[in-house]
Amino acid sequence: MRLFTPEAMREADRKAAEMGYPSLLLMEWAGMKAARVYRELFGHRPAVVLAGKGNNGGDGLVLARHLLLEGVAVRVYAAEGQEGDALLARGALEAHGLDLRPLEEAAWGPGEVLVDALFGTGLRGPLEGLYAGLVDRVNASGLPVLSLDLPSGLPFSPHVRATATVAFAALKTPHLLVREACGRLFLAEIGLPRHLLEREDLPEVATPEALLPLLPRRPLTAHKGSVGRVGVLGGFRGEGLRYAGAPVLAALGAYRMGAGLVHLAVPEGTPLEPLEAVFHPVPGPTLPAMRVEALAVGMGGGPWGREWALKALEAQLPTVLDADALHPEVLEAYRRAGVRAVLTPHAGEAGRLLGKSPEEIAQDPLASARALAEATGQAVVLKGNPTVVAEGGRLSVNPTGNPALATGGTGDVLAGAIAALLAAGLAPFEAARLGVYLHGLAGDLLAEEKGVGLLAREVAEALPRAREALARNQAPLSLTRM
Ligand SMILES: NC(=O)C1=CN([C@@H]2O[C@H](COP(=O)(O)OP(=O)(O)OC[C@H]3O[C@@H](n4cnc5c(N)ncnc54)[C@H](O)[C@@H]3O)[C@@H](O)[C@H]2O)[C@H](O)CC1
Ligand SMILES: [K+]
Repeated sequence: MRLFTPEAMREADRKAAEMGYPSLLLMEWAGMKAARVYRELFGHRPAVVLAGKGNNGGDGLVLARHLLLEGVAVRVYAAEGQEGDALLARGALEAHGLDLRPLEEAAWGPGEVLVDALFGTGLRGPLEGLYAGLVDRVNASGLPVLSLDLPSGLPFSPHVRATATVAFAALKTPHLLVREACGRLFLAEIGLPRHLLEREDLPEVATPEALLPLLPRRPLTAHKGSVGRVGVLGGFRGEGLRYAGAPVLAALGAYRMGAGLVHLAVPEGTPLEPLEAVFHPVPGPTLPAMRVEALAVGMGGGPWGREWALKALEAQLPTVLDADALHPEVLEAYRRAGVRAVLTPHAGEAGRLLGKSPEEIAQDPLASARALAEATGQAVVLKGNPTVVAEGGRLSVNPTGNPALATGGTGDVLAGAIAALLAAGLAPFEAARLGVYLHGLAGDLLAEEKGVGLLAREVAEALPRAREALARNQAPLSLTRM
């Protein structure tokens, strides 16, 4: 599934019209599907529809007509000046005897549900005046809000903060980049010819359907040497500092993702954990002899991180470079040696590598991940909300994960988990996408149970459950299709 920009979506609508598909049909389906979501979420609660003058408003007028026919009390406040399909939708609604009131008079009360059909993909800049005021009032109302296509105002501020959003035809960038504004996400098919949605030039959304086939299968004859062995090089002692936990968490991430064996190279004197690992206590950043298929390097490595990554190069194995291994000299050396790596920076680390501030990186995570992948020739996992995976011309946006994952050590678990998938034979881009998805899903399953206050090791422990949920096709979709 592709992630559309608002422009790409409008282009698809236009092409459908050129091919003879009546745009009024799209609007009818959009409004009808949105009415279905409304009824599913809110039953017969009275609706207050706020309709702009464009086609997003038109969708709202269609929804109002369907709700009316289903016996839901509806009040509509609409902007003046509809044209084209939206004008037809207005006429169809008025034919049912409903009087539209001016948007300036918009008012609501307890027990009502607001339908936000002010603006969709046609918004050109931040809302001001009447509309900005209306959005503020909607957000302050305390009432449930159903946004049609996009919470109005996105991608700018102010914007509506919706309880639920029905996206039409495809997800658009703001749905994943400003996910918290959308509430529960629904994706409604509105009849657009399928081929118009197959745009290989657009970023992918990491959906369960796309990831399921990547999940390594375990044959009955499997043994610990056949399902992928991982070497973890990390930790650091010195200047009174110890980072003993990071490599342990990476080892747990690798085991819980299904690694057969994890070798752990750590500074002499660090506690030997987890018990299941094979230990290589080392006096300094060296590459001990170990039979593994992939490496994870840099977790808690401090000043050892860079050297450790350079030593690891000798193994010529696919390698996850995390945290302290993310150094320009390291990346240049890997590129020259032609060794495939997955880089797992957060915005701060990516910013250091690209000469930008963390804020600039987070502003456009898609472009940032792509730029780092291009500059290094490697697969990049840019961690954040959302996490973006990039390699070559490919981009994938991850829909799982939640703020409960923002806690020390979850990144180490992720690095180990991705290394396990590399060791199982997945290509870097696929290992990164699947690892990020399952790690986020593990966090979602845990957050549902426990809320905030997770420990990174619990995220590792939940990885098998996330894997099972995906394998059984029960990954709770953060997205409901209509
Ligand atoms: N995806 C589909 O196939 C379909 C989508 N539909 C819906 O149509 C909207 C897009 O409609 P469009 O008319 O292009 O734009 P909007 O309704 O979002 O708004 C346009 C309206 O707003 C004015 N405007 C633009 N910027 C501003 C601003 N900053 N302040 C004030 N006013 C502004 C502009 O001049 C226009 O008048 C899409 O999201 C779907 O909901 C179809 O109904 C079905 C097919
Ligand atoms: K809207």
